[in-house]
Amino acid sequence: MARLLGLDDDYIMDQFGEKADTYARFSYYPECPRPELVFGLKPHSDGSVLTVLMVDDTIGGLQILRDGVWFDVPIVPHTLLINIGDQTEIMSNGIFKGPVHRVVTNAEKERLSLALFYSVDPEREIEPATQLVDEKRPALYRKVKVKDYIAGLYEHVSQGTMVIDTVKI
Ligand SMILES: O=C(O)CCC(=O)C(=O)O
Ligand SMILES: [Fe+2]
Repeated sequence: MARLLGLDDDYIMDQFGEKADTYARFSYYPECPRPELVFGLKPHSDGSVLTVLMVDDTIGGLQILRDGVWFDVPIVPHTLLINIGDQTEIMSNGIFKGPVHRVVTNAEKERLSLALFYSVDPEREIEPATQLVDEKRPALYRKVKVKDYIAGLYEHVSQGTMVIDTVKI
């Protein structure tokens, strides 16, 4: 990914720091008698650098927002889904986007997923890589401490707002 951005190969790895964090979230979505009224997981982008997602291979539900339209993410058995998170969006100055996604519920079937979130050391600050900022493309995000960014995540998801918007310039 760093190479695609024209950065040193180790640029993103170096940002993680000595105390990079990994969180695992197991999600269980029970059958829901009124799927049209209840989300399994509200629309959000991940606050991570990257997320590795193992989704249930018997039942869909994950959807991704593109140009204002929600698309079903196809189930591909025995694969891991890699999602870009907001920390990469910030460091890449918006060249990589953390896609907005959600999980819809299902009336007949329960669903399981496991997400592993890889994050920069929470005590470190992140900002757009200086090599990706110039007059033509000014910094689109301000510098932010990772711990502060992550602290805002749940509140924003529950309010239906996007935490990434709070660091946009
Ligand atoms: O359950 C899923 O497929 C997605 C989970 C997810 O987006 C998350 O935990 O952030
Ligand atoms: Fe997510």
